[in-house]
Amino acid sequence: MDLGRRRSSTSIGHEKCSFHHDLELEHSPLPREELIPELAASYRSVIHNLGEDVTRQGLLKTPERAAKAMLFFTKGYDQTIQEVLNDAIFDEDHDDMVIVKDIEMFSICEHHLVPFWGKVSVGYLPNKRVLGLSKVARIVEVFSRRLQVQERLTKQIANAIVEAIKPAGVGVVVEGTHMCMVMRGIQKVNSKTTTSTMLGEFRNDQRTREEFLSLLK
Ligand SMILES: Nc1nc2c(ncn2[C@@H]2O[C@H](COP(=O)(O)OP(=O)(O)OP(=O)(O)O)[C@@H](O)[C@H]2O)c(=O)[nH]1
Ligand SMILES: [Zn+2]
Repeated sequence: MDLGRRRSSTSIGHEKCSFHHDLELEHSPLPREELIPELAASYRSVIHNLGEDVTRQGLLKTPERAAKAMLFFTKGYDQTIQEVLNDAIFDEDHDDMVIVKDIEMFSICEHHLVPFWGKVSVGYLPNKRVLGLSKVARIVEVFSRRLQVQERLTKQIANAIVEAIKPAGVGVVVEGTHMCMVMRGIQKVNSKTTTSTMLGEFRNDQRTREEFLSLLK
């Protein structure tokens, strides 16, 4: 079975990250809190360039607050899958589908630096090994807390599960609302974007895929 072949409901012609890169994103050379002063200076400049008075009382601490907030929104850069899994991979003779659904997700659109959020559902067919259940949500956190596009986020989650437990198949469905489409631009308040990645039996076997999708309803 070729888990490397991917089926995705949206076509992506410009995938830049190799799987290895997905799991081993280079860390910033400094501990993240040491980035606060420079990030705060950048935010001070942004506020100033918006025509605001950076010395007025309400804005005095804003650059530093914004820097800390952005570091939180992107804390996934500081984590690796190996760390968050913490060896919570268990030998288990269970070969029926495992689904963790409606995992909340908050991310930052890499095109506009505004949030997108929604929910992630993950299913897999174990192959002698299962993941600690919370670890599925932790994998979602690692990849969503970065500058992202929804399609890449979806693939990275699926690939990480393949790498971790080599299951017979994985399906990931992400439903997202993008503030760049709500609060600006086309301003479509109710639009939602659904992306999916199906690997292994979820890709090759229609009944497996249908079972997964029907259990998500
Ligand atoms: N495929 C994909 N596109 C995204 C995502 N987030 C934002 N975008 C899109 O990125 C595109 C950027 O298009 P540009 O024309 O360069 O930027 P823009 O002028 O701000 O585009 P508009 O949003 O149409 O006003 C827009 O179509 C966004 O909707 C995402 O997660 N996936
Ligand atoms: Zn955007």
